[in-house]
Amino acid sequence: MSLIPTLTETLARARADLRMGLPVVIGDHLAAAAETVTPERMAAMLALGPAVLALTGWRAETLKARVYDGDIARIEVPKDADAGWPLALADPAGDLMTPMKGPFRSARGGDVQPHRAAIALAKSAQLLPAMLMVPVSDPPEGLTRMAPGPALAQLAAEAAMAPVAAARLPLLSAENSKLHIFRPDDGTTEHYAVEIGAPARNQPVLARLHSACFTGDVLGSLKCDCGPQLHAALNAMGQAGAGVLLYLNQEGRGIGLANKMRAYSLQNQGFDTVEANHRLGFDDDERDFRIGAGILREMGFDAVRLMTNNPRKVEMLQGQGIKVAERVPLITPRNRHNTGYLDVKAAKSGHLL
Ligand SMILES: Nc1nc2c(ncn2[C@@H]2O[C@H](COP(=O)(O)OP(=O)(O)OP(=O)(O)O)[C@@H](O)[C@H]2O)c(=O)[nH]1
Ligand SMILES: [Zn+2]
Repeated sequence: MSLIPTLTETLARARADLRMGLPVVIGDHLAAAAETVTPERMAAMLALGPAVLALTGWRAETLKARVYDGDIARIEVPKDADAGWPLALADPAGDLMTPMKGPFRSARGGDVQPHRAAIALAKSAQLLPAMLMVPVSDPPEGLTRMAPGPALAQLAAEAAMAPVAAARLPLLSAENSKLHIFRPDDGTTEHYAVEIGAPARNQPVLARLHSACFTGDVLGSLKCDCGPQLHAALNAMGQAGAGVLLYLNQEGRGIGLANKMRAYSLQNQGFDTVEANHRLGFDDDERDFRIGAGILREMGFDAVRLMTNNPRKVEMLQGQGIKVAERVPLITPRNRHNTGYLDVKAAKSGHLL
């Protein structure tokens, strides 16, 4: 077997590079994350030629900048832009304080594949989707390199889930429980499965696909319904004597905890949960719903009684070949902090609440 990194391994390195503030080479462009690039690196990049800031259509719309390529906008970086410029465009924190950041000039024509791949990479690194990019003919040695088309295809591919370890873990809700750890083969974060009792593999298992919510699950935040849903699901499985709860590390509907806190700041300014994601440049829901199906398959389950209020989870599982024999509603009490959030989930995201 060759010792040269595969594209998957290269992408895992690239995520780490971007988080550290190091540019990567995507086709014939240098690309650095607006959120992490240092003033020195930015100056070195601008010295190479005309730079653009690649943004998503959502973020560009908030900034009132022209979008010529559907999902991607390229804003020309002024020659005298200082180090704060990319972050000010990327991060909506200051939007209300300094609403008029423009006018902006958007680049038009040419190939946007490198920009699209750069944005996909930023999202997979859970950074703000905003990338400083400059064409480069002879990139410096030592930078991580990839071709945009294959990188995009690989970032969109489904990761295989390998079981790593499992052990008995008695729970308050169910003494006879086991925790399984699954590791994706693309270098992204691990996910967990709580197996309660010994559910039969030849009939639909009571199941929950729970996306991580540090604030709700661990801290008991009143802003969402996650913590109560987690415990209600475990209790129901404990009472039934069997079930499987997947704890998927897709914090903040896939945008990561730092971005979720940015979204919460926007919500404090009056935007709802969906608007906040858009103003940050994200889609409403950035989760890869294939992960849960992959883990269920790996555990030998092909049919579930799914505890959820989210019809997309049902559709996704069925699309991935897992039969949803029944949707089991998981309604938890409202409070004055989460009632608006739940209304928005029902109105905009189709949740059955
Ligand atoms: N971006 C963002 N994420 C949030 C917000 N509030 C909660 N979340 C995240 O939303 C996700 C909720 O996950 P789930 O409860 O599994 O899924 P769901 O789509 O609500 O569907 P159900 O199965 O009905 O609960 C978690 O990843 C939370 O961290 C928010 O305001 N913004
Ligand atoms: Zn939550």
